[in-house]
Amino acid sequence: MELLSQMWSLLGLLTILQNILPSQLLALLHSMWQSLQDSLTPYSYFDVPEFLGSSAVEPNDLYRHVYLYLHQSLLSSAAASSASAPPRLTLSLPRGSASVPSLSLSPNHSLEDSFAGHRLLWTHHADTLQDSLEERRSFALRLPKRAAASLLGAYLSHLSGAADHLERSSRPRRLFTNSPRGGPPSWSSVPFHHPATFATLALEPSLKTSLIADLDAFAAGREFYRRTGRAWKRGYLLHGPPGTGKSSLIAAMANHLRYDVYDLELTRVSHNSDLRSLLIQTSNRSIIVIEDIDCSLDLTGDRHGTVKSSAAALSASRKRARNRRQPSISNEDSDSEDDSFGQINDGRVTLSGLLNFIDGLWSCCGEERVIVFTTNYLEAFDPALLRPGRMDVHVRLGACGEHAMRELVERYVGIKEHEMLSVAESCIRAGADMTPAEVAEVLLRHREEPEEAVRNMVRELQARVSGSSSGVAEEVEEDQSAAWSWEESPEKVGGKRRAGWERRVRFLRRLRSLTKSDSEGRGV
Ligand SMILES: Nc1ncnc2c1ncn2[C@@H]1O[C@H](COP(=O)(O)OP(=O)(O)OP(=O)(O)O)[C@@H](O)[C@H]1O
Repeated sequence: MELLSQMWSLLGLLTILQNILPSQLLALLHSMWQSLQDSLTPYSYFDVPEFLGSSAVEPNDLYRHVYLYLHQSLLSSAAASSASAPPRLTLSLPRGSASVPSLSLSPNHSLEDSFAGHRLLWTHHADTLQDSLEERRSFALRLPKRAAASLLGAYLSHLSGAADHLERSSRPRRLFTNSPRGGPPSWSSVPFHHPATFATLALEPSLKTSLIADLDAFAAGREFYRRTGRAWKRGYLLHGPPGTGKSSLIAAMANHLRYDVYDLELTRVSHNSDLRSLLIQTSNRSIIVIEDIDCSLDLTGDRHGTVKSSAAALSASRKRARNRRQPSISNEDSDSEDDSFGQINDGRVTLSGLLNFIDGLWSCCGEERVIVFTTNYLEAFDPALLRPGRMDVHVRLGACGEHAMRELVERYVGIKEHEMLSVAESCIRAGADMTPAEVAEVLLRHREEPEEAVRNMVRELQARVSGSSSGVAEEVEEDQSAAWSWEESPEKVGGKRRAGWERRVRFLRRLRSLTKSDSEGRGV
């Protein structure tokens, strides 16, 4: 009782002192007390407030990173039923969010972390401001004082890297398209859920590996692009006949990088200035796609005029565009298509406008952006558009190669090994041209009867071998304008060059005997 009464008197004395002492003196005493504490403690403390600035309105990116990092750590410690998991956590699911609830540290609770052999402690603070309902939130990091200087930089970059990865992999993505002509240039969007991934794409393994490595290096290249003074963007040109997987590859790239996709319909753009305006409305971490660019713009030269090539080239280009469209396209669309060519003829969207779009000053207004052009006709391109720095990577997608064929068969009908697959491979080696889309279609049609599906595919390939026997020597020009370029199944192209009539006749004879014995064996 005596002790209690003495403490009570001391508290009373402190209150009186607080009231009579000038505030400056109180502040001085407070800071002396803090310094004394700081000199005695073996730890250093770092505050990470949610907002920055004197009025605390500017969001602090580091706070978001810490939040995400701790969310991830909490999930793993909860999953492992770790003893170090804090006893109280906050669960939240923002309205309209389709994702799983997020887990965060409740105010004034702490979570331990370890890094480079040291134990660190994060505490979440939430203080209500006096005379206000507003809350100031912050995280405080406790580090061993001796190691703080060497530890802090490395730990924060580890934390930001992990948070960045989590942010990429969890954010919902969108597919944008530009608005029809007439109004102000803008984008509208829908959620992006395309099922194509590098795992589902049937590609030559070396092409797949190179593409993934290139994309990964690009996404992790912030420091490299900063050091070299280059805009953080990369251009891909995908060329090849219809149905060779250009659109599917774009979807796989977007899914791999977890980027938004901006599908730019050039025929809806009236002026170069609109092109620029659309560009600056795109977000970072996005893929900007211009499909079938040869059908939207004349790209054979003349950067300032719009149509340099002969009228025949333009009308061929138009015809190709029309042929490729489905008959169900409405009149409105076809009208606008005609109009759009008119617009291009008028000189409002020009090649030079497009070049500026790709690498002019305005193209640097964002970062981490991939630009993809697709075309069925590489010859239609102005070399200016192809030079490195604009289209860094050129990928030619061609007829289905042996590996891709096997992959498709396995994925579509579940057959890994079958004697007919060797026949199919021989056909492909002999120059049978079937696009992956065509192979997939044959397999899909008979997916309930896997054997029948494979036989049909082989029959189709055989027909292509006989049909393709005239045009053998297809020259492939070396492409020196790209950082790297890829010719699908180069061994197949080389084979084509060498194949002569004699070889082809020998092959057809062998093939006939093979398929004959196969039908006899099956009693067909
Ligand atoms: N390499 C591939 N692996 C798996 N499926 C493929 C591949 N290539 C094409 N396909 C299939 O073929 C269909 C058509 O492919 P896609 O639209 O990607 O071709 P494209 O080259 O973009 O054609 P276009 O030039 O006409 O736009 C898709 O549904 C896809 O499933």
